[in-house]
Amino acid sequence: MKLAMVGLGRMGANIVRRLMRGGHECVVYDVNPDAVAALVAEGAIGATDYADLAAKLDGPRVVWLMIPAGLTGRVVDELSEVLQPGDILIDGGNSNYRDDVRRAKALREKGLNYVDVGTSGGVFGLERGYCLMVGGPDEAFATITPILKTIAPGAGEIERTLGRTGELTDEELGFLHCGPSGAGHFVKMVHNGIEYGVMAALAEGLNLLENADAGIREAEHSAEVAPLEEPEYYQFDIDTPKVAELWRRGSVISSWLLDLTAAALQGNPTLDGLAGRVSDSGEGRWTVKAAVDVGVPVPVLAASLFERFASRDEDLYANKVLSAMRLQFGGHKELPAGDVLEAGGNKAETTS
Ligand SMILES: NC(=O)c1ccc[n+]([C@@H]2O[C@H](COP(=O)([O-])OP(=O)(O)OC[C@H]3O[C@@H](n4cnc5c(N)ncnc54)[C@H](O)[C@@H]3O)[C@@H](O)[C@H]2O)c1
Ligand SMILES: O=C(O)[C@H](O)[C@@H](O)[C@H](O)[C@H](O)COP(=O)(O)O
Repeated sequence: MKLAMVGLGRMGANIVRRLMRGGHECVVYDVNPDAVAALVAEGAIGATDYADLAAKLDGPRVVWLMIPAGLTGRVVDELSEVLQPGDILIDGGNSNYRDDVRRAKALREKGLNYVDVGTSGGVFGLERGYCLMVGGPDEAFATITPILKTIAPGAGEIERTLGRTGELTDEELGFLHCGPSGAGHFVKMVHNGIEYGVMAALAEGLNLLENADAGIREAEHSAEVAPLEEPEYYQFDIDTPKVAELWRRGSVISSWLLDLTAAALQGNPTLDGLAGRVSDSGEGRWTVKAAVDVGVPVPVLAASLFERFASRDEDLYANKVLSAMRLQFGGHKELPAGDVLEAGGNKAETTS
């Protein structure tokens, strides 16, 4: 098939490469001309603007957006000016499913088909393939199925689920028509909410391992911190990177996220250069909001989202209020500034 890709960053460029490897013809556009030139050198057809891009496609045109979600609305509006009724606009970025519902309706009035494709796989997708969660009209899904098949991982070496027989289904190949407009990004949103929870669980567990030597460091305890009651049970100087590697092999919690964690710890066992201020780009917030809207409990996902906020000191004022209250009712002191509890340690100054 011939299609266009708008946005040739970490995701878009590799999706184009995977498509070209699969025999598809790609017209490419990015506001950064160097990104366009790099893919033209690899066989793509470069476009200089949206009108040029539309002119280089045959109808019904298929255009895939892989740009930061905050820019999608403007780009969809601009592209809709150069597309024709029957054309298909795909948003593969991490957009809020609510925007899809609204955009699909507005584009339908112009005769344009809008398809939301939640795309998972990150920078490894070129080789591993991308997991694709699709929302939109049936006919548009059918038209773009050949490109979804190429971008998706395929059956690969994953063992077939017990009880599944016959021809391989779409979901077994790594893509799924989840429902009407918005359904694809809704599924991707929940996927990312789960991603936060799994990541937080691994991070918390590894942190506990890092602190299993608290009994050895007991002498460093501050008078302001409750003493360790049974230091003899916390005498383990565990090699956390080795445990992460170990758990990849046959353990119940083996997973791709654990593989990536082990790789990170192998390359940088002390995690130098990371401040521990964890960003979020919105998916976790939308997941919690949707759960509140429909009255479904997601305590683990919510806690992992709030942990990210706390990691960026968004809890600082609350913690100051806590210290102020302790000082008020008991004259209790807090740990002196700059003498924080460090990973793998309970370092603290003695206060009077
Ligand atoms: N990086 C990931 O692991 C990942 C995974 C899944 C989904 N996503 C989503 O995919 C989208 C793209 O992510 P990315 O990591 O490739 O981002 P990126 O920042 O690496 O690339 C974005 C590209 O879009 C281009 N761009 C910006 N405005 C443009 C415009 N108006 N017209 C054309 N090009 C424009 C930029 O120049 C850049 O090359 C985002 O919505 C992101 O949330 C990212
Ligand atoms: O499935 C994926 O490939 C990832 O989830 C991907 O979409 C991206 O890396 C996250 O959106 C980062 O999200 P945060 O910035 O919110 O952690």
